[in-house]
This record gives sequence, C-alpha cells and structure tokens, in this order.
Amino acid sequence: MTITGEMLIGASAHRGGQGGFRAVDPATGEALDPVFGGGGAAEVERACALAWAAFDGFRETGLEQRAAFLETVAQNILDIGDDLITRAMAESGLPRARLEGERGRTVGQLRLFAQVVREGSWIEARIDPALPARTPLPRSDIRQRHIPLGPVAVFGASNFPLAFSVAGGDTASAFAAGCPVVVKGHGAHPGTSELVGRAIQAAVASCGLPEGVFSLLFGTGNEIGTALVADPRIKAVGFTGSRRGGLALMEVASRRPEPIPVYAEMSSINPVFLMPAALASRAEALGKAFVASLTMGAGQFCTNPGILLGVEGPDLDRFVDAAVAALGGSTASTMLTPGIHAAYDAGVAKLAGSGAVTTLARGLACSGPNQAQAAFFTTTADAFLADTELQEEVFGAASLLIRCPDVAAMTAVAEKLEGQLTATLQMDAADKAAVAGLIPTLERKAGRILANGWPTGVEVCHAMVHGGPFPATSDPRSTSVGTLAIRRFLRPVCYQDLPPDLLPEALRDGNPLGLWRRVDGTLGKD
Ligand SMILES: NC(=O)C1=CN([C@@H]2O[C@H](COP(=O)(O)OP(=O)(O)OC[C@H]3O[C@@H](n4cnc5c(N)ncnc54)[C@H](OP(=O)(O)O)[C@@H]3O)[C@@H](O)[C@H]2O)C=CC1
Ligand SMILES: O=C(O)CCC(=O)C(=O)O
Repeated sequence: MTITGEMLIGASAHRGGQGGFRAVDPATGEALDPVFGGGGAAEVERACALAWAAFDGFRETGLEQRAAFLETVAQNILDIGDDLITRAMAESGLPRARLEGERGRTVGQLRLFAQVVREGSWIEARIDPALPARTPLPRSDIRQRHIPLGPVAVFGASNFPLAFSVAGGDTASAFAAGCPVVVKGHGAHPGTSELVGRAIQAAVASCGLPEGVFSLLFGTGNEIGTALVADPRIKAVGFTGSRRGGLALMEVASRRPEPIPVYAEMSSINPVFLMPAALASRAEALGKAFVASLTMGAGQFCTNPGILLGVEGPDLDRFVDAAVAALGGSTASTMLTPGIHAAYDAGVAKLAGSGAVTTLARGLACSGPNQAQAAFFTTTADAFLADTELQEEVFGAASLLIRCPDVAAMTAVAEKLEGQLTATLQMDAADKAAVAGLIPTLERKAGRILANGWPTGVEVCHAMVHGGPFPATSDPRSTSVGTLAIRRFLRPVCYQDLPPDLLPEALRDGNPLGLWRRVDGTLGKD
C-alpha cells in the first residue's frame, strides 16, 4: 500500500498545507519519505463536523453491524501485510518480533471489543417497572441505558505505534461504545498511522457507516491537538504520553465552555517490592529477571520497573550484584525518537548528578544514533523521602533501588509515592504477613498489584486495569487496556414514563435484543 503523506478526513484524503514533516528512522537518523502535510484549524473543523454528523447514526447502529465493523478493521490491518511491519520498524526502531506481536495485540483487541459489543452487557440496561398502586406515592416506570458520549479525540502514543495508536485501545473502545473518532497521529510514525488509518477508512466504507466515523489528522507543534480538544463537537479525549502533554490537554479541556473528560495515561515509576524471604531464596534470579524487564524495548513502557525497594543486608547485596552484572552486559538500544532519547539522557544525567544517588551500573556503550545505555542507581529511603524529584519518571531503561532499613520503611516510602499504574511484589510464603500489611497502601496507590511477575506486558482481557491515581492517569476510575475501557466513553441516560414505542430497543418490554438487564433489581435476560 502506498503512503502518500495525506490526512484522512472522512472518506477523503487531504494534503495539509501547514508545514511539511517527515518521519525519522531513529536507528540511522535518516528522514523517510514521503513528506507529510500538517493540518490546521480547517482540517480540525472538517473532521469534527463530519464526526458530529456521523454520531447519531453511528451510535444507533445494530450491535452486529458495529461488531462486524471492528472485525473488518482488524482484518484490513492484517491485509496490509508486511508493509505495515517494515514501515513501523523504520519509524520506531523497534524490532520485527515486537511489532508483529503488537500487531497481533491490536487485532486481538479489536476482535475482543467486537465480542463485547455483540454481548451487549456494557449497555447496562436497567428497568424499574411502574408501581401504580404503591403508597403513599406510586412509582413511575424508570429505565436506564448507557449511550456513547460523542466524538472522541485520540492521541496516538509514540511507544506503541500499533496497539496504542491509530487503531489502538482508545480507538477500539471508543468505536465499541459507538463514538466516532478523530485521531491526532503521532509525528514519530506518520506512515504507520496512514496505513492503519486507510484500513479503518476502508472498513467504514465497506460496512456502510457514515464517513465521519473516522478521521486521521497530522500536525507539527501542539496547535492541531489543542484545536481538536477545544472543538465543541469533541466530547472526550484519549491520550498516552508525557505528563506535560497530558496536563496541557486536561487544561484545554477544562477551560472549554463545556469541559470534557480527558483520559490521559501519563507517568508511572511502577515500584517493585523485594520482600525479605523472596530475596533470601532467589536474589540472583530476581536480579537477572529485573534487568530483563527493565531493558525490554529500551525500557520504553509506562509499566517499566522504575524503582525497587528492598531491606538492606547481604540478600539485597546479592540482588544488586546479579543486577549489576546483567545490566553491565546489556547492549545499548535505539530509542523511539531523538526527543525521547534526549529526555532519557537528561533524566539519567540528573539522577547521576544527585548527591543522594549512587550509580550502580550502566549498560554497554552506544554504537549508533539515538541509542540509550541502561542505568541502575541506588539511594536510601530517607533520601528518597526527602527529595520528591527522585520520583520523576525517567522514560527508558533506568531504575532506582531504594535501600530501606526495614519493611516499615518500605511501607513509609510506598505511602509517599504518587499514583502508579502498577505495584509489584516479589514474595515468598514467609513474606505473606508483611505483604498483607502493605496491600492497603498499594491499593490506594496503584491500578494493578502483581505478585512474582514483572509489570511490563499488559494482558488485554476483561479484568485488566491499566490505570491508577494521578499522575498514572488523569482519572483513577478508568482503564485504557481491557474491555472495561469502553466505560470511559459511555454515560447513563434515564427514561421515565416514556411511551413504549419511543423507548430504545435495549429497554423495550420483551427484551428484543436479548440483553442481560437488571429488572426490578434482578439481573437476567427478561
Ligand atoms: N508514560 C508513558 O506511557 C509515556 C510517556 N512518554 C513520555 O513522553 C515524552 C515525549 O514523548 P511523546 O510520545 O512525544 O509524548 P508527548 O506527550 O510529548 O506527545 C504525545 C502527543 O500529544 C501531543 N501533545 C503533547 N503536548 C501537547 C500540548 N501541549 N498540546 C497539544 N498536544 C500536545 C503531541 O503532539 P505534538 O507532537 O504536536 O507535540 C503528541 O501527538 C517521553 O520522553 C516520555 O517521557 C512517552 C510515551 C509514553
Ligand atoms: O506494557 C504494555 O503493554 C502497555 C504499556 C503502556 O501503556 C505504555 O507503555 O504506554
């Protein structure tokens, strides 16, 4: 499939006139063809007008038609074939196996949301039938269902050019809810974005949906993203990226005459608690496994293990020795963009320059542009508690070990942490009592608590939570991965005493859609 450098606005392709840009292969520093034309206010206006025009039609599509649309998007992405993988490799520096896996995740995610749409329980239909004979007052007939919020602006993430980008989790869950989507493509992988965008555009057409269900915009600078979030026809935002970017978009959204929800996934350092018995029994294995998780994908995951906590002593020393040996032999890896590489180097230099921090190990030297050497640092619990800057995320393969005098100090550090996507426990049976004491704190801090695994690699399933209190996300009630992600783009509407033939099908007597419904408090298929 040819990449033209155009934006996709509804059914048409359009070359932007607001400054051209090209993707850069981070492994070579070479600019890639073609030139992409950046969009501006006119393109935002057109995409949002089409999305708004499509909304009422799209939100009332039958469940089967919407599910088939998601499945068609998935198939169209697969049908692009190897061109998608080779372009994503060139634009991201990520290896083939990783991108093939990510394509599988993207397609699987779309198909999972198709199943969710068909099953229909996300509509959460509730019916409280009228009680005309109730005293002292009769009860009206009251029915509730969930409807989509409206057109959603999705910001593609740099670090997952497929699974968190144009047809990633935000787009899949918004489509599943019945929301048209306007994507602001990430400037790091515009060719990959165009290929996937064309797959969605073709699915919209072949499934007979209104053209405004999907548009893909590009633009350099923050202007186009700001204009998109400010547009009154956009009703929610999905974002994965930097804390600064997420906060800026939240600010734009909150200043609108009609503020809207921004679901931003931003910053997390994902504490790992090395419990004493686990360290005693397997310090060396834990040290090696930690480095494998830290350095995977050049550490460019928001779930990367950015801090570790352990109790001072010979077992922690054994862990450190194993981690230092593994990390010292780790090869430098290409990062996604020159900007992300520069931010990593600056973050590492800041930690290395802190009087409270000691450098334990660096990975092997770099041999090409935009490569990063892994970094492992240590500090004390007191120093960490005294300096809030030590909590700042360094996006990449850098981690800080906090040496604690005892388990109580580990809990004290946990209490001071900002909100996190994950908290990991390395524990043996003898650690259970101490862990039980930590769990209430971790539940308040993190979206996902895991034992004896590593936080990278998020399963896309029904029970997953990829979220957490600020700054992990802007809304701790939500997840951006897993089927619960659909909730972000829905709201309840109540119908009181409406004539039966004006009720939506989901709420009609006789349950014509065969949905799970809560009727007079009881869940069933009545
Ligand atoms: N925690 C995580 O999951 C991730 C964190 N990061 C962090 O983000 C840093 C930069 O990476 P990047 O992926 O480019 O993330 P950014 O947050 O810088 O950008 C992500 C997207 O948001 C847009 N954006 C950012 N700021 C604004 C703004 N003020 N107004 C309007 N739009 C905005 C960008 O558009 P434009 O390009 O036009 O600015 C881009 O499309 C990394 O070094 C890393 O620290 C990155 C990826 C994931
Ligand atoms: O590890 C994953 O699968 C998801 C991580 C993520 O959301 C991110 O790095 O932005």
